[in-house]
Amino acid sequence: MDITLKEVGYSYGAGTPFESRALYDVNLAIPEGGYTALIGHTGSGKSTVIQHLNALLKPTKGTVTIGDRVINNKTNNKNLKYIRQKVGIVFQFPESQLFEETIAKDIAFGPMNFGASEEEGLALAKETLPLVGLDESFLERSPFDLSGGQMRRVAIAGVLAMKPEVLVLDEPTAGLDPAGRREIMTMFKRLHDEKGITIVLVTHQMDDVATYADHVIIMEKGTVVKTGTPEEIFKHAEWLQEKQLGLPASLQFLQTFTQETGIDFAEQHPLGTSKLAAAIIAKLKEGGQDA
Ligand SMILES: Nc1ncnc2c1ncn2[C@@H]1O[C@H](COP(=O)(O)OP(=O)(O)OP(=O)(O)O)[C@@H](O)[C@H]1O
Repeated sequence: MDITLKEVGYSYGAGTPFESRALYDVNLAIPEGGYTALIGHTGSGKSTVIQHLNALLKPTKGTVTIGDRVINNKTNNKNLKYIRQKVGIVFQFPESQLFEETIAKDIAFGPMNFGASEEEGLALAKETLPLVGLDESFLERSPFDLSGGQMRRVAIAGVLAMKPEVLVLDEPTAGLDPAGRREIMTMFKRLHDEKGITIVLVTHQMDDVATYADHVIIMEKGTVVKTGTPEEIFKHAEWLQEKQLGLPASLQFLQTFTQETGIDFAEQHPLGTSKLAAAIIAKLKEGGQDA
């Protein structure tokens, strides 16, 4: 399902003395089947935007369209169950929300909360665990006996067990070592490629943007300031540097890429953007980064 935000404004504590405006006239589109990266500095509004993608927050102003459902500030909470199931959010450090005595029960918690029987919930846990690279032997173990990376996988499995069509990831690799980060990012790439899950990735890692995303949205001070494919965005290397959006590794990569291939990102390339993107990804793979 496509998701669009039209003229969305959001204020925390609207109508109270503590009212604080977080979003101003946000217009953006998350295409079905795409891999969208949402980037921007701390406080630019990324977390506030992603909570609109499954109506955890309702816009103070404007509309959010999720598939065929339209959400505005008058939408009744009763209509939101369908959306919450279709759009799953993996929040930062999701392992902090594990609480059941077994991994099976933890994964089954979401589906059961949405009406699945215990038996159905446990069957879903069994079915989902391999998607995060853990085998059935983990089902009856305590989530608290696992490593940090494994706990994160279990928490992600809890979201996947709801069979979402859209998966929203808020800095999913924060706090993991480089190997753990690569494993988790490769896992999401597989879910995207093999299950057709639409991905929205909030990240500060520009290399992940270059490697995985096909659409980029940049936020600043509560609004969207640029959108495009990674190669369109990277063409504005100086602008990105000026905004201190954490380019270095990617910029270095692009410079090397230009030197080696003669393809100049500052110019429109006759190959067209998709072939150029494929070339970028192939190059990143050569450099030892999983795509
Ligand atoms: N619960 C809240 N109550 C009041 N203000 C909030 C709340 N959550 C966020 N804000 C404010 O809204 C603005 C946008 O914050 P948001 O968390 O969406 O940004 P972000 O880009 O996700 O930042 P980060 O990268 O740190 O997660 C900030 O000014 C922030 O202080």
